[in-house]
Amino acid sequence: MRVALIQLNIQYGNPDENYRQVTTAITQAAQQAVDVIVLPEMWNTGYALTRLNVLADDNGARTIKVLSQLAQQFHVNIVGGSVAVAREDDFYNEMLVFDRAGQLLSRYDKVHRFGLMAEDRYITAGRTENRFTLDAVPAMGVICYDIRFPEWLRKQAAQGPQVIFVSAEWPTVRLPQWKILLQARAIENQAFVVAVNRVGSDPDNAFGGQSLVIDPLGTILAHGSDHAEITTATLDFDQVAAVRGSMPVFADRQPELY
Ligand SMILES: NC(=O)CCC(=O)C(=O)O
Repeated sequence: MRVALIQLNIQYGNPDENYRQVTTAITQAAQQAVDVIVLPEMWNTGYALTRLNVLADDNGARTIKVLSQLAQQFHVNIVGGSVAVAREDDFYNEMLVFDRAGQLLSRYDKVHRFGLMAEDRYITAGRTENRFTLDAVPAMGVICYDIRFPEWLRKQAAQGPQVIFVSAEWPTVRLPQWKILLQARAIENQAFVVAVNRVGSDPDNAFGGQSLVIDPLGTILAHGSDHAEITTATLDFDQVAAVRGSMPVFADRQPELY
């Protein structure tokens, strides 16, 4: 599986510009013979949380239209990062996943809301898992702060996923922790981690990219810079089978004790 990680300089509170940027970036990534394109977190609005009443995508309709059409046009799977969505008088931080035919495979509302960026004051928490299949590969997706809750990822990874997609707006000041946490999630779940962070800044934070592709042993296969760019890498899932075969962590769990 060849993946493309799109680091965007998300324009704060400017959905029209961000949809334009995303369309251009996906078009560019699709020229690189990739199987899956991955976007960062809340790319339609940035963390302009006080203005979601006018900025959020109504039930995700605009995002579904744009990403479904691009997936179908370029015959590529799209893990659509996340977008601010308005739904039934609430706002959600929602990940949308599409297959090569443009079919919507999954909708995931971020479960763990990040208080340091006031997300818990404006966004309603999700309550459901996010597992899906891309090109016959079991996969899962989470959003940013979710990665600090290993039990949430483990609960889903124990059911089969061989790759964990992460979409983020992770500030530069905590990038050392970003790298360590993602390597730990890959090692403990014996899975690939494909994690996309944004670049640029908003009124409250600077975001230094450093998107990562990590193998099931915690080795970093690809590493983004601090600029808007597309990073690619190839995942060999035979490695997942080999690692899980030699050390059957999931079989050795004692869930009745914890
Ligand atoms: N957008 C986010 O969830 C940020 C999470 C973060 O920065 C962290 O340190 O955790």
